[in-house]
Amino acid sequence: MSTVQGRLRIAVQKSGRLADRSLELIRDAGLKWVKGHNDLLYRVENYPIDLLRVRDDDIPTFVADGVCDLGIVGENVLEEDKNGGATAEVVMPLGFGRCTLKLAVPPTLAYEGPHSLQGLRIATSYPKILRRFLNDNGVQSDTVVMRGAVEVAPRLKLASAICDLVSTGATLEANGLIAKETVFESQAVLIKSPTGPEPELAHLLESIIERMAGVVSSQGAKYVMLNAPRSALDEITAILPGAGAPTVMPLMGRDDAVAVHAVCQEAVFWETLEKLKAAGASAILVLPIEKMM
Ligand SMILES: Nc1ncnc2c1ncn2[C@@H]1O[C@H](COP(=O)(O)OP(=O)(O)OP(=O)(O)O)[C@@H](O)[C@H]1O
Ligand SMILES: O=P(O)(O)OC[C@H]1O[C@H](OP(=O)(O)OP(=O)(O)O)[C@H](O)[C@@H]1O
Ligand SMILES: [Mg+2]
Repeated sequence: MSTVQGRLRIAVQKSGRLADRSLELIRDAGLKWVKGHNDLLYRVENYPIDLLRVRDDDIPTFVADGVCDLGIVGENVLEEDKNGGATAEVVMPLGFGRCTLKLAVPPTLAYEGPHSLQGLRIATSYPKILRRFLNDNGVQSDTVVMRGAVEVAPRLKLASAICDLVSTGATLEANGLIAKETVFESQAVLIKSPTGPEPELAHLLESIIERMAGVVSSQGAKYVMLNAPRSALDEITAILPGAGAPTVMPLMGRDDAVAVHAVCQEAVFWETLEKLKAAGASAILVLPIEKMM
C-alpha cells in the first residue's frame, strides 16, 4: 500500500475489543468523519487524516514501516511482534484494553511454580512472550500456537497448560482453569512511526498526539469544589486524590472558612466524600472535566 501524499494515517483495529474505544479517543481529539462505502479507510473531514481499519496484528508493522503515522494497539500485540527490525515507538498508554497474559492450568496439574511446566506442552497465541518467560525461569516446554479458543486446549488434551489473555477471569473459570503466573500486563497504547511524517504534516501530528494526551489525562479526572474550615485545610487537601496544589479562595463574610477548588487526577469515590465531610468540608461538588491540556 502506498502512502497518500499530504495526509496522515492512523491505524486502528477494524473490529474487536479495541475498535470502539480507539475511534472514541480519535473523535474526542476533535476528528470528524462519516462512514463511507470504503470500509478499510475512513476519511477525516476536518483534517488531512485517514483512519486505516485493519486487524490488530498488522498495526505494529504498518506503523513501524511508516505506512501509518500513528496506531492504537495492545502492548501484548506490540511485544509479540518485536523482531529486531524497525519498531514503532510507544507514545503513551491509553488506559483501556487492560488485560494480563497469564499462565493457567487445570486443577489436576500439581503446580508449584514455573518448573512444574518442565517438559509439558503449553497452548498460547503469544509464543514469543511465553518463550521469554520460560527462558527467564529456566524451563523447557513445547508451545502449541492457537489463534483463538486457547482455553479449550487442556480439555482436548492438546496441551497441559495455557498462556492467554485474562481480564475478568470468566473465560478461565468457564473452562475450569486456574491462573498461576502473570506473564505480561497490557493495555492499549498509542504508537508512532520512527520515520516521521512529511515535514508539512509534522505539526498536525504533534497536535493530534497532544490532544489525545489531553483526552487520556482528563478521563476519570474530576473538578472538586468544597468549603473548608481554615483549621482543616491541610487535612482536607491531603484527602483529595491526585490533586496538585489546590486553589484556595476567601469566602465572603467568613474568616474561619475558605473555598477549595482542585483537579483530582484519580477517581473520587463516595468514601472520599465521606472522609472530606468528616474532616469538616461542606458544600462538596464533584464535576466532570471535558477537556484538559
Ligand atoms: N478480555 C480482554 N479484556 C480486555 N482487553 C482485552 C481482552 N482480550 C484482549 N484484549 C485486548 O484487546 C486486543 C484486541 O482483542 P481482540 O480479541 O479484539 O483481538 P483479535 O481477535 O486478535 O482481533 P483482530 O481481528 O483485530 O485480529 C488484544 O490484543 C488485547 O490487547
Ligand atoms: O478474562 P475474560 O474477561 O473472560 O477475557 C478473556 C478472554 O478474552 C479474550 O478473548 P476474546 O473474547 O477477545 O475472543 P478471541 O479469543 O476470539 O479474540 C482472551 O483471549 C480470553 O479468551
Ligand atoms: Mg488479532
